[in-house]
Amino acid sequence: MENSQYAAEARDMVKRFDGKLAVDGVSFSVPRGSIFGFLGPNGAGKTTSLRMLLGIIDPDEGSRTLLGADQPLTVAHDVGYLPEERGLYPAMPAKEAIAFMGALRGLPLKEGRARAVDLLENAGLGEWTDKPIRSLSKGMAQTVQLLGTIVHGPKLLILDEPFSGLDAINQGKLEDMIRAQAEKGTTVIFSTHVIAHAERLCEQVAIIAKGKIAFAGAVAEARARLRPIVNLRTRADEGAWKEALPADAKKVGHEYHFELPASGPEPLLKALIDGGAGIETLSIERPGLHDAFVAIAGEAAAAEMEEGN
Ligand SMILES: Nc1ncnc2c1ncn2[C@@H]1O[C@H](COP(=O)(O)OP(=O)(O)OP(=O)(O)O)[C@@H](O)[C@H]1O
Repeated sequence: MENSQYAAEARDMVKRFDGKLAVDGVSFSVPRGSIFGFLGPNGAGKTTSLRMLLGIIDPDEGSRTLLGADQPLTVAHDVGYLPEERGLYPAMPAKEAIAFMGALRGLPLKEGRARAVDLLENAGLGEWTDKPIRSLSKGMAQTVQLLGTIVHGPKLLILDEPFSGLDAINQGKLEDMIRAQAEKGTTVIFSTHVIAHAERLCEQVAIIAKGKIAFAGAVAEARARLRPIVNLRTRADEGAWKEALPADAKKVGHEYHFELPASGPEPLLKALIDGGAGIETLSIERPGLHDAFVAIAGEAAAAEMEEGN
């Protein structure tokens, strides 16, 4: 099964804690080589789903495959995992911490140390190679932990809320690192409650809310569920052109906002011109992932997503 086209597949996974449903029939497929975003507010069931994929816990019902294997732990050497709870041994030098994490995934320590030196150098942390973790800033320590998840050259990288706790500069560096991994052919799954990260990085997403998948598939497909939005400002106040606007068009100041009618932009433009609207400004915007998220998971889940980083 090693040649499965999916790096990870979840089928109807269910998990209860003390009788309470945490994950309620979750299914999604992660194509090999993709960057896959797992989006949802806090408590939605992201961590529990990722732990089940990894084989840290078993689903009560349903199944999963990781790199084609039914028993995820049998492919642990090909997987890298950044848990939500971060932590390294404070007294360990940065290089040793990375080599140690690699060793846990089967990489000989000597090779791990050599790779760690290069990885730290490339991450701009060359001077910290032999410094103990406790002397690093929180952001640097998190970078070291990330390097420890890739040092053994995994085929699949699973990162649980990797952007949390990083400042904007380090978030940008992490995005670059994720892209670099994907370019090498590594599949990357990351969870987030910040839509913008997924929007910039992913072609594929799963949206989870209250333990259920609200959407799984291509970002483009999520967006395509929404019509483009028209923003229109006219010189004329009244006229035959107004008949071309949908009944639910919103007027804010001198501007109208409405969904592009199903007939598309041409009939609308023609009606505006023939009807003497006097177009002052006009834009037609494709909805972003955020709008799609609101439409799919609801306002309440979207509002929770915006909190914190
Ligand atoms: N070991 C556990 N024992 C009891 N309840 C748990 C356990 N792990 C998770 N839960 C509960 O399951 C639900 C889903 O939690 P989970 O951590 O998977 O969500 P999440 O989307 O990753 O959110 P967060 O980012 O806040 O961790 C929550 O209600 C949580 O309290």
